[in-house]
Amino acid sequence: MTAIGIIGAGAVGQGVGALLVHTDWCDTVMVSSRHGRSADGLVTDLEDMSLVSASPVRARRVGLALMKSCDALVLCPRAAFINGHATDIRMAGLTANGLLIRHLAQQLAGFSGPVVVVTNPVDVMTRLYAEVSCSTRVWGIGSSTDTARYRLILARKVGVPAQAVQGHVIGEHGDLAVICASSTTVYGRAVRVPVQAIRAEMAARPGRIAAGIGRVRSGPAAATVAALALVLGVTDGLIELSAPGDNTYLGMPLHFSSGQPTVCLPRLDAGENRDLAAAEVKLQSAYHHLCSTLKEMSAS
Ligand SMILES: NC(=O)c1ccc[n+]([C@@H]2O[C@H](COP(=O)([O-])OP(=O)(O)OC[C@H]3O[C@@H](n4cnc5c(N)ncnc54)[C@H](O)[C@@H]3O)[C@@H](O)[C@H]2O)c1
Repeated sequence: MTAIGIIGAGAVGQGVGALLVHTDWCDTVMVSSRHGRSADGLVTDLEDMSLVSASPVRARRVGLALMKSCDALVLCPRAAFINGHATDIRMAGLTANGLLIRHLAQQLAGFSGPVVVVTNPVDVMTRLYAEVSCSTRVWGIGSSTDTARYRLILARKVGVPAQAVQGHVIGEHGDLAVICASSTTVYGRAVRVPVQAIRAEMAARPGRIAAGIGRVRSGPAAATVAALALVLGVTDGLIELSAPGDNTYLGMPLHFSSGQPTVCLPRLDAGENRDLAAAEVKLQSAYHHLCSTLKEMSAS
């Protein structure tokens, strides 16, 4: 059986914990947070859930050192900062979350199991964690939720179930997400995709969730648990995750078989190729900017 470590007991960590209690492949959820109080709260809540639902999954609060005994880790902490961005909202946490993720990567270096990063800006944080910890099994959550939103919005526009839509959103989990419209199909047939209208609706959804219930939680939590099952080899299948590309980490479809990923980039038209290249340049530049900021902060 399998122990999963959750670092960060906020909205996403709570959602991941609740879903793990209902899996048939996880037996222990270990929780650590900045304040022991929130980790204690989540563990107590998960204990109640396990008992009520007759789940054998046990929850424990642990320190960072014990996290290394887990089979896989989920990183979903968020540093305290005020997000003043009207656009590129996820990039607002670059430095504050960068400091936090670098610290975790230093503390957890040597952990050889898979790590799923959720903290935003997720493509940059995934790369930072991988490079500082020297771990090669690090993936970021973002593009799979974007893809689910894309399929849902397009399905509603065309009047079909979301399962009839096949298509991907790749690149940045952010303003430069690439909608792979040219390879999208509905019931196996090419379809005209109103890209701008869909992009606007995709961008509006997180704000609507936050305005209604405070924080975005269930979608990314489900994507995280689906990713854990794939990276641990519990199931085989396809998922869009942030992973190393030629120059930086960015979202792409990966097919996992026995825990081993293969990149399955869809056919892109010229415009989509340009958009993907732009996302890559942006993420690379954000990463370099973050590294020099962190270096300056360490020197002063
Ligand atoms: N990639 C995605 O698709 C996606 C989706 C939703 C949220 N997010 C991101 O995930 C992160 C978490 O979101 P949330 O809504 O759960 O935040 P939240 O504010 O609800 O919770 C954050 C938690 O992190 C904890 N924390 C802070 N510093 C820590 C540390 N050093 N070690 C351990 N825990 C620490 C806090 O105590 C808190 O419990 C954010 O960066 C958010 O932007 C990403």
